[in-house]
Amino acid sequence: MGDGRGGGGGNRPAWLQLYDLVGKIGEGTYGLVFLARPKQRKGCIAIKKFKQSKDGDGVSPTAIREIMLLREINHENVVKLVNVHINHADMSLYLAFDYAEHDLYEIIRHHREKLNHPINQYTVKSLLWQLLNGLNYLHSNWIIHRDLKPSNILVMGDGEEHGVVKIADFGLARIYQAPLKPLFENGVVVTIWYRAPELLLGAKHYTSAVDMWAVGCIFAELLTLKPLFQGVEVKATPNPFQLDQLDKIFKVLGHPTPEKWPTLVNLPFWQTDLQHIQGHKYDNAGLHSYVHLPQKSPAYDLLSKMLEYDPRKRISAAQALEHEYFRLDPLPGRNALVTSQPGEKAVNYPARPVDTTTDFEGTASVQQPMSANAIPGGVTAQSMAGPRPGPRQISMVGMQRMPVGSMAAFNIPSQAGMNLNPGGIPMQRGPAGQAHPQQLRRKDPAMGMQNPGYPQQKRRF
Ligand SMILES: Nc1ncnc2c1ncn2[C@@H]1O[C@H](COP(=O)(O)OP(=O)(O)OP(=O)(O)O)[C@@H](O)[C@H]1O
Repeated sequence: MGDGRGGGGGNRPAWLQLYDLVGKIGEGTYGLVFLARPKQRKGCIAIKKFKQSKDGDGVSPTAIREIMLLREINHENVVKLVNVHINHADMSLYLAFDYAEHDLYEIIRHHREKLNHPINQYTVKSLLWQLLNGLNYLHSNWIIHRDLKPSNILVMGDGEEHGVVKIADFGLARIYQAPLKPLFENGVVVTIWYRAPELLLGAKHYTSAVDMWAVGCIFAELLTLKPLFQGVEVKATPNPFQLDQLDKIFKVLGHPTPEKWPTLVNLPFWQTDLQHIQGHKYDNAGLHSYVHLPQKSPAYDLLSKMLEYDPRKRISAAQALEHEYFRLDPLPGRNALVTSQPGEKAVNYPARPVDTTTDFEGTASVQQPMSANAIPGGVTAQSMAGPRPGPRQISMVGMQRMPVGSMAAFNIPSQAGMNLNPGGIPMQRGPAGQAHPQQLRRKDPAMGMQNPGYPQQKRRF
């Protein structure tokens, strides 16, 4: 097998020929994300191309082991890994996931910037319930997400699964880094706005409670359309002290105390930064005033339990699913994007912007970038998407919104490669709820509740 550079289509690795590449849909910590259409089945997939690991040693056995574990994950509210490919030429790794048209980042942004209108209660509740349902499954299988944020919570577009939430990006930190590496040494974990206080204070060990803090932040953002704790990140490694983020949290929730959070005194930054952290006392400004919820409402009760300082007292996903909030009208449903009130107009969320100028290498331009004027409606993806929070901003100039069905296949540059699933056959996955092999590694007695199913109505108001 040649390296295929400059060669014709015959030199392409078999796996590339399984897809028609539509374009780039995003870029994250781990690499680029592409939209593609498998030639042999209906629907679209998102292909995540991983950057070379820092030490340049290609795909490690550890990464392969982690991928094998991800293949077993099977739950309606967790995005499916459908294929895995490795390029021999540069040892880059490509993971193919089911494609979701929307994500919470875009849904929230659409309401804030375009509709200027809150997300309806039914949609908020359904999105939150499904997020918790997927998270409960992951936690029950000993997987902590560690990077939950609105752009990682996907929502399916038109089709049989319309409005179904899918958690994406779980387990990727463990593919990219050695498993069980202390979080402290791992520079790629949890975007700062959703980061739990124990991590901000330097905890070296994390539990599934870090994900529940992030869910609390996302719940508040769904209600108000604004990130709850928008700290300014200090960039440095390893794990810099994020004073501004803590400051934002303390201003809303008040100052944590060792009485309410006994293990606080053991956290490194609580000990070392006496002046800022222990010396400065914040008044409790009141979470309810930020999220505009009555203090006695079930929604406020659930939110404050998710934003509990002490991770050992923080509500778990399994407990949250049982909360009264989900038993009251409007009950959560499977299609979060339908209306719940007669006469209410369903929101038409925009399709994901696609940069059709980027090939699988993520560098070469396979066609002239389109100017804003050349794009129907004259809108660039930049103006549609806006900058995303977090470590990087995506340059999407020239991206356009166009129906997937109208896009032509790209002339993907040849790459020598191999396929972990050479026939492109959808992978076998274990049944939902089945014990994950990682369960053998660690035990967490708080976890393990079964998926409770959609809640039954308790009472109507
Ligand atoms: N399966 C998928 N279907 C559709 N879009 C996806 C899928 N997976 C990821 N995306 C989108 O691709 C974009 C980039 O995703 P990615 O996970 O690489 O980065 P991120 O979550 O934005 O940031 P980071 O990786 O730094 O945490 C996001 O907009 C995300 O919503």
